[in-house]
Amino acid sequence: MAVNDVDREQDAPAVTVAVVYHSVHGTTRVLAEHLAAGARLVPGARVHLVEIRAEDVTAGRWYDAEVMALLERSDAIVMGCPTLMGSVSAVFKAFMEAVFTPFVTQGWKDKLAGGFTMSASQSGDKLAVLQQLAVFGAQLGMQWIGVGDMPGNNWSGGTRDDVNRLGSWLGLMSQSHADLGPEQAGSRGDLITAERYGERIARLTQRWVNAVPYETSRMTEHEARALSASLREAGGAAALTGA
Ligand SMILES: Cc1cc2nc3c(=O)[nH]c(=O)nc-3n(C[C@H](O)[C@H](O)[C@H](O)COP(=O)(O)O)c2cc1C
Repeated sequence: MAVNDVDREQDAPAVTVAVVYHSVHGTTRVLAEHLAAGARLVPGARVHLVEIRAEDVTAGRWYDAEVMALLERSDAIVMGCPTLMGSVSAVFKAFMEAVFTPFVTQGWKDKLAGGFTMSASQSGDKLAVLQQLAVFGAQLGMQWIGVGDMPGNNWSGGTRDDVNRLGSWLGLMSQSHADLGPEQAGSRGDLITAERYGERIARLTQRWVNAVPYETSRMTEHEARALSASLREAGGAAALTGA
């Protein structure tokens, strides 16, 4: 295993990671689920998948006391929504505006943060959404974690199955064809990247909260291509090592 010593990890203390997302048609939900699955690979990580629902928005204001209490006790909060009109979705923005109380109390200061977004176009202005999420985290005094994987699909042999095939580092980007449902969400490469990002965030949370040793996993471009090729063969979370 490229990151940390497995035996030492058996006694890993608990950390809480919340994956908070909004999804209209279900594709972003699939991304959130894979991110959570990656985080769950880390010993001691308690991972919560939290949906921000349109029905909890009244007159433009989102409110759910239970969700806010869960986020208050989370060590890391990973946020995601679809890119709609080049922006975070309206429902997720309503959630962001409801985080005003933690803003004024600095209640989320020094929690770890990350972000992800789904859209139909290859670009689709997804970067604007990740920037919105990162600025939101910064306003709350959170510590932002980027993707940390080499770009996939940058060369002639590249495919949609490659890790980080859209080449995004600020946060996770995924793309779903607009005529397909959640069962075809993203690409295999996007889902593997989501798992790797979730694992990376949970490991860094362990290091941040409990000083659990963390060995940075580094890859040359050549190694990254080999990883993508091997994942094409083996696939999925079982093939994860070293987020
Ligand atoms: C109102 C609306 C606006 C959209 N705007 C964008 C956009 O700016 N860029 C893009 O690439 N896709 C855009 N899309 C496509 C969605 O991002 C895409 O269908 C995504 O998979 C939806 O996520 P969900 O299944 O989690 O709801 C838009 C879709 C809708 C309905």
